[in-house]
Amino acid sequence: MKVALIAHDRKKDLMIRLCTAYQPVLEGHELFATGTTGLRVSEATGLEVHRFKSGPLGGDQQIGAMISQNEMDLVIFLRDPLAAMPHEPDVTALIRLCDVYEIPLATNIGTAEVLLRGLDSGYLDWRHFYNTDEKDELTPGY
Ligand SMILES: O=C(CO)COP(=O)(O)O
Repeated sequence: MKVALIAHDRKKDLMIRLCTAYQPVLEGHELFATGTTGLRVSEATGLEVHRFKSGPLGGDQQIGAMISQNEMDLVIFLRDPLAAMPHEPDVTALIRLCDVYEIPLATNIGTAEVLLRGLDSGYLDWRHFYNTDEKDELTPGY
């Protein structure tokens, strides 16, 4: 499965703790991240992470593009609800695309743990249904 990891600045330490705790689960999957989050996670855990641009420079949009191409299966986005972001429209757009394409999305640590445990237990295996050659003809949810 392809898993996106994104954390706003005040949530990055939490993301590292999450990735450290769930490293055995994450190791079995393809990891993607916005620039700084990916750097912090890979430095702290040694996990291999494909890094996009930093969020404010378009990283959220790059991950959104993957979602729209049916190339992302799970998004963990530890967003900061108490800080204004210059790229708030990108944040909103990414969350919206998860809903458009019905991609499991965690925006806080509580949900993130549930989803990672679910991933480990095979609860997201239904995603394989969408990962077919006919994916371009599928418009999930509509
Ligand atoms: O701003 C972000 C998501 O909106 C995260 O970007 P970084 O991981 O580059 O800090």
